[in-house]
Amino acid sequence: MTCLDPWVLLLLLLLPVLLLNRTTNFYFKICFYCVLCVVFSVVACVVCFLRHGGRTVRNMSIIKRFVRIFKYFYGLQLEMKGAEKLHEDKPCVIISNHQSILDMMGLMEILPRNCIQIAKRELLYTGPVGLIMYLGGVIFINRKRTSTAMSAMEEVGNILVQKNLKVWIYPEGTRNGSYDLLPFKKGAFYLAVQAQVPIIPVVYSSFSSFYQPEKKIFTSGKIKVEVLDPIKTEGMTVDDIPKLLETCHSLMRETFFRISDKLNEKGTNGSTSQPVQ
Ligand SMILES: CCCCCCCC/C=C\CCCCCCCC(=O)SCCNC(=O)CCNC(=O)[C@H](O)C(C)(C)COP(=O)(O)OP(=O)(O)OC[C@H]1O[C@@H](n2cnc3c(N)ncnc32)[C@H](O)[C@@H]1OP(=O)(O)O
Ligand SMILES: CCCCCCCC/C=C\CCCCCCCC(=O)OC[C@@H](O)COP(=O)(O)O
Repeated sequence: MTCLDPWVLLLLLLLPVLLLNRTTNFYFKICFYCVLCVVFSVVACVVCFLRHGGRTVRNMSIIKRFVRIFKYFYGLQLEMKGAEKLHEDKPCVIISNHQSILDMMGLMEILPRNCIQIAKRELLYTGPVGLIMYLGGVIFINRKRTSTAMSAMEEVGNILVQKNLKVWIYPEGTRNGSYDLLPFKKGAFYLAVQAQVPIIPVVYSSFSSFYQPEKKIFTSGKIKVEVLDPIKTEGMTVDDIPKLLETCHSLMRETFFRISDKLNEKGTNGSTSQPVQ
């Protein structure tokens, strides 16, 4: 043990220097985020097992309590608007923009009760993080096999109304840190029309005012979250899906530009998405 002491001392001396340097500070914060996810997942897994004995959406209330602590480590403020629209005790499909792994903080801040999420299958294999997602009732889809992904989502559609569930989907289908929304995938809209439940769009402002991975910037900051009005799908058929998708996309895009930090307004002229400069 004693032979390690000079190294520990050196690390302690270097720590302030590492934290003051923008690049090392960035990597430190990202690594720390992963460490938090893993450590909290281990603890949360134990709590979930003891409380509910296995996989259930009710475990999300436990997971939420843990993830909600993260923002204090990062000096992040979340400003909510219209959150009450999510808490109506009715099934619905919630769609939101997906910028980064940091989204988990924003998700857990506003996640209503009885709300399952759709995630890519690869996340199941991230050790304790995968296990906590599994225990929380997350539905994993294989994006490489559209037909199996579609049938997994169809099953969700079958139980949504019956079990009075909500489902949270990132319709961009992948993380997108550019200053625009990607075109939407269609699964969420098929699901809402199939189950004849409303779609509630949720928009998170651009993280680029405090988080720019390309420039290794990660400071404290504010995330604005706006929950838009529910969009009814009653009476709609598969033929109405393209228009429904377009309506949701343009509403969310308008909101994204309105609530995002104007200082970083790149690519807002209606053209294709551009990376944050
Ligand atoms: C305690 C501490 C803990 C710390 C740790 C935190 C733990 C937190 C715990 C828990 C939080 C969990 C949160 C997880 C978050 C994860 C985020 C992600 O993983 S995002 C990636 C996955 N999400 C998606 O991909 C979106 C859903 N995707 C879709 O809906 C797609 O539409 C999909 C996969 C079904 C198909 O995708 P396609 O890439 O093939 O593209 P398309 O254009 O949508 O569809 C192709 C064709 O199929 C038809 N189609 C699609 N869906 C259909 C359907 N249901 N029925 C019939 N046709 C359908 C379409 O009409 C289209 O056909 P035509 O080209 O128009 O002819
Ligand atoms: C035994 C294996 C151990 C592996 C340990 C890995 C530890 C991982 C630790 C922390 C990761 C925190 C992940 C939090 C959840 C993030 C959800 C997320 O944002 O997933 C990305 C997904 O939306 C889209 O993925 P792509 O942009 O398409 O790619």
